[in-house]
Amino acid sequence: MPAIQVTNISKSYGKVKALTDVSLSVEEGEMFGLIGPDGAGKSTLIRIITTLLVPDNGNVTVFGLDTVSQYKLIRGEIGYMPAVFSLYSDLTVEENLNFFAGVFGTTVKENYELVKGVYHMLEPFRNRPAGKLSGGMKQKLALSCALIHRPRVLILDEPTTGVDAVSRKELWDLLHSIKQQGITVFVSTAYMDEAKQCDRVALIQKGRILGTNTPEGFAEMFPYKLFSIQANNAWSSLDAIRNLSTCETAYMFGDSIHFATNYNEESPESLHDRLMSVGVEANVAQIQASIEDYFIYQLSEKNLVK
Ligand SMILES: Nc1ncnc2c1ncn2[C@@H]1O[C@H](COP(=O)(O)OP(=O)(O)OP(=O)(O)O)[C@@H](O)[C@H]1O
Repeated sequence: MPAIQVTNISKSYGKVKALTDVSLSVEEGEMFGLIGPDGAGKSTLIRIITTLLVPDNGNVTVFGLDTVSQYKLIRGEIGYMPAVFSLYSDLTVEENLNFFAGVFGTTVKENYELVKGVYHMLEPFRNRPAGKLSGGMKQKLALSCALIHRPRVLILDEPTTGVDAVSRKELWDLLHSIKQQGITVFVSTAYMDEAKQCDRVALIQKGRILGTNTPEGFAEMFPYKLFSIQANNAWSSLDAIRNLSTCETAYMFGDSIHFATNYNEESPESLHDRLMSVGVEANVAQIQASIEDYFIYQLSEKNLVK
């Protein structure tokens, strides 16, 4: 039985179609990523899975339980960390944790082992009101509260948005250790580079799932031969590069340019010469596409960034 089964879900807010015919399946024990840009429909789908919103069409089950007719049973199985801070600001760290444990009929002591990894970083502040914590600490408290009833699946809505690089890494390390304890993790993000942290990923855009695959599987679906171009004046060279006859698409990738071509004969040498002919001096290497290259290809309006 899958941990989460989403079948043909649609949801509109008035005239805005937030989700159209969305289906996906999450296996028990996996780290599953829902990746897509702002407004793609990630929060709407998560609110439906967590029983907080009812879909217009389709159905969702969590461990075989229906999110509409069996929502009360599901809530005990799910740990949910919403995108916005949703704890009691006036309660202290300890009081918040005790409160959430109490709601689920358990105690902090009973499940301390599970939250220990996150909570020990918070312990020095346990008497501080949650509203007075730093952003990173608020998030760790929210994660502790989402875990305190030992859920079978942990669902996080964009936990790394606006979070600095160190805290992002810390959070992903925590999610991996939570997965190690047998808890299924479902996490949404707008950051494409986080896809590699997941066992499988669904790519969502404009309310539709464009595909579900492993990060490696997505990378293999990139349809072009790919080159990395290192030039001093990369940004200002981009237009000239895009106008080269063999260019299918070219885009900035970190501080280099990724150049994709349909021309099978293209080699680092031939591309280097082509660049020289338009006055661009650069180092060129052929590279393997990553999942980010595939996403950029898929998410660009007409499948071409050009
Ligand atoms: N309560 C609402 N009323 C009207 N439209 C809404 C509402 N909530 C979301 N939407 C719209 O539905 C679409 C999907 O929004 P959703 O919040 O699910 O996307 P998202 O991928 O989570 O993006 P973000 O990261 O910006 O929240 C967007 O066009 C959004 O403007």
